[in-house]
Amino acid sequence: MQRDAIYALPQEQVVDFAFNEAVADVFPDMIRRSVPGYETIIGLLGVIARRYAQPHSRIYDLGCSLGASTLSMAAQMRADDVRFVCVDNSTAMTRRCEQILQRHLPAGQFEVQCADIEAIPLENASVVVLNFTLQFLKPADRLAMLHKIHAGLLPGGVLILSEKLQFADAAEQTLINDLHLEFKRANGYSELEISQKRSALENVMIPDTFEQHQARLQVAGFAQVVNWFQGFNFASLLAVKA
Ligand SMILES: Nc1ncnc2c1ncn2[C@@H]1O[C@H](C[S@+](CC[C@H]([NH3+])C(=O)[O-])CC(=O)[O-])[C@@H](O)[C@H]1O
Ligand SMILES: O=C(O)C(=O)Cc1ccccc1
Repeated sequence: MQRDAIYALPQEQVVDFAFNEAVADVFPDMIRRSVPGYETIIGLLGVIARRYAQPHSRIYDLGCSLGASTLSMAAQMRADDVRFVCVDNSTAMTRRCEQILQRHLPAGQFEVQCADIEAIPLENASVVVLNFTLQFLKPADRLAMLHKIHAGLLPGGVLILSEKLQFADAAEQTLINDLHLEFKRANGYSELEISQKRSALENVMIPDTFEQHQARLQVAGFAQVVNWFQGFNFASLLAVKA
């Protein structure tokens, strides 16, 4: 695995974060060292998919990056005739994702699409995964995305939504954010790397509070919303369609 050193050297001007070739090359290392609980979430969302997958349905992995969620779900799948639809709008990610999935899954069991998840049709879905992807959509576009997912899900289908959280209470925000910074330091990131990446993400990744997610999922039509995992400010929600 290639080590993430993208923000290791001082940059005159830190440009907005993009999922380009350089990021794709180091992505597994970057996300593991940046997101507390990432590997646990990947493993457990496979268990959730195993529970909710319906035969002859589709499983969507939206913002799939290198396909980690799909690999976990496929390895634990029991339902017959399930097709994985993996979508990402970064060609650097989808080219690598296609190669990785080819090595692990039968050709007929998956497709990888390079597209904006806001533009693709969604149908016959039993499970939809948004693993740290919704936070990259413009806030004004997020409700429409959830409406589309709800409409494309079968009765009893689920959305697994993982996100970085923000906290309405200033003291809680400071405390939890400090713990996330400590996690990054513990994983070998320097103060320079941490601060340059924070600038790069500032206009690109805009987190919501748990309450905003819960309210929005309810407006989109989901009957039940449960926070099933949290590591500091990184959480995963399960939203069930009645
Ligand atoms: N509008 C969009 N349309 C399609 N893709 C998008 C869009 N916006 C962002 N992306 C894609 O969403 C992914 C977010 S990373 C997901 C990790 C993965 N789920 C994992 O479980 O390993 C999370 C992170 O890096 O924090 C990137 O690959 C973007 O190209
Ligand atoms: O690095 C961070 O601070 C994050 O919030 C998570 C992240 C992980 C990988 C790419 C972009 C953002």
